[in-house]
Amino acid sequence: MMADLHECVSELERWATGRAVVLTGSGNTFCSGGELQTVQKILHKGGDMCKLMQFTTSRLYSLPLISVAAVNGHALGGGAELTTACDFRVMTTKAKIGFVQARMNVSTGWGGGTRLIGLLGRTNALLLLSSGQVLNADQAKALGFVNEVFDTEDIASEARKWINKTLVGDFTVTRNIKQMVLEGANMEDLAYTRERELFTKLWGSELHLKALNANMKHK
Ligand SMILES: CC[C@H](C(=O)O)C(=O)SCCNC(=O)CCNC(=O)[C@H](O)C(C)(C)COP(=O)(O)OP(=O)(O)OC[C@H]1O[C@@H](n2cnc3c(N)ncnc32)[C@H](O)[C@@H]1OP(=O)(O)O
Repeated sequence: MMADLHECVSELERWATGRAVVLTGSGNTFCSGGELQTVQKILHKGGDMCKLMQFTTSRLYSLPLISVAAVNGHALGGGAELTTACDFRVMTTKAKIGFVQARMNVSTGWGGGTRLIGLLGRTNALLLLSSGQVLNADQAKALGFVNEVFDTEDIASEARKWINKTLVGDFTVTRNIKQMVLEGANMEDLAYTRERELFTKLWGSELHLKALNANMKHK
């Protein structure tokens, strides 16, 4: 699966006229995480596995397309991480999503923990990751983790319909917007630096001192 996903992402990167992509699972599972038998065999290679999956999932996350995870069944562990590498998530009423890594006495490694903080904020991310809670559709929707819930056996086609009715404009516009949002999100480091610089300009200035000396009360 890891190698196949890597190949698919490479193909999508070459798709110059694409607008959107839907990621779903086969049968009644979206992705139940690391294959437990394989995990036993690569216990000394956790870092290598993470490197590969972080590389693949961050490329998926950065595609110039709108990506939707159509969660058709369980998305557990690495499977839950995979859903965070998409721009949007939709799920069936019966599907379940759980960052169950802590139950296995590990933490996230495929980049999903970092992306979850961006998606839900620090408090909710910490709660989900440290509790290993498995969310049903209502809970995932209430948290804002999924965008839509559909009562269907064919979530991939619901996802396609949802994309088609949601996205407007030419495909070049969608790709431009995605690029802008990606670059905007990457500006966070720069924003911190600018915030510090701007603060320093005022800190200790005449105006600041005047306010301090006035012994203001903020009632
Ligand atoms: C960074 C990644 C991280 C890590 O690996 O460290 C993780 O991903 S941690 C999370 C690892 N995944 C799990 O712990 C999931 C374990 N599986 C389950 O909880 C259930 O199987 C479930 C909920 C996915 C499906 O339950 P259901 O009752 O519907 O079916 P079965 O349990 O009978 O499962 C069918 C069949 O699939 C096999 N299976 C399911 N998940 C895995 C897996 N992760 N690795 C290997 N095999 C898996 C299960 O053993 C059954 O096989 P069978 O031969 O039919 O008995």
